[in-house]
Amino acid sequence: MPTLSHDAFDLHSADQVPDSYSWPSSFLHDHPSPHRTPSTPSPSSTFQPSAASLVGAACRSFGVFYATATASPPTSSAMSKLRPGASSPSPSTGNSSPPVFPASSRAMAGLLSLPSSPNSCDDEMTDRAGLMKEMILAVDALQLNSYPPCPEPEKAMGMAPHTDSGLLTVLHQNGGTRGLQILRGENGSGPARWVAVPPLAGALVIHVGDLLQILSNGQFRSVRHRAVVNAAEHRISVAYIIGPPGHVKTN
Ligand SMILES: O=C(O)CCC(=O)C(=O)O
Ligand SMILES: [Fe+2]
Repeated sequence: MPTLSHDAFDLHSADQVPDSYSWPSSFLHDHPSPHRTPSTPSPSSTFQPSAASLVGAACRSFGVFYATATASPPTSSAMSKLRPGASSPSPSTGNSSPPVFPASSRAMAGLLSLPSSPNSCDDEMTDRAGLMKEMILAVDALQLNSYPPCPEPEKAMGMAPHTDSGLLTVLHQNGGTRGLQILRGENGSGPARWVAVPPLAGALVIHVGDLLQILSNGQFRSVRHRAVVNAAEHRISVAYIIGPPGHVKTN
């Protein structure tokens, strides 16, 4: 039976980050200070009839959006409390946080039907939507991520920048501690910058994965993201990864 090494680095008692764990400062710009997210999405009285198209637009612009269990998106005043500039659930190209949508079956069905355009080949799109539904029924995995407080967060990285390889990732950020950031502007839409995706009470974060980017002919973005650490709070996130079985080949 394998035994744990007593030489392993003890994250809980360390008072500094060893050089071997340090990241170059160029990776760590824009480091947020930890703070708890005060806002709770409050239901809006107006139903968004075009939730599916808004979700599609969010997947094209951000590659990520919030899904709430409420019947409708939060009001713009709840969004504006999230962070300055995040005043609307509509996708935008600015620095704002990803938009928030109700996780209605209509919105998710819209996402899985893929965006349509006058030039798109209906048969092919229908085939692809069918394939994705098959895949979604096929495989999923749960990944637990634990980020203990770090004595020198400006030197360390919780999870390195990456894109998710599956179709969709559904992320739960435990508690109110920030850490998740997405890279905006990577596709030339502006200067590249890391934008916080803070936990929003009652909402899950949905990421487009590499496979959905491929299956949508690049219309949906598998956005690069990372998790930063902080000195004060232990952060936990749970990623529910939806993807195809190992034998599926994508081309
Ligand atoms: O902890 C986070 O917020 C990010 C987790 C993540 O990106 C992942 O599990 O793929
Ligand atoms: Fe990820």
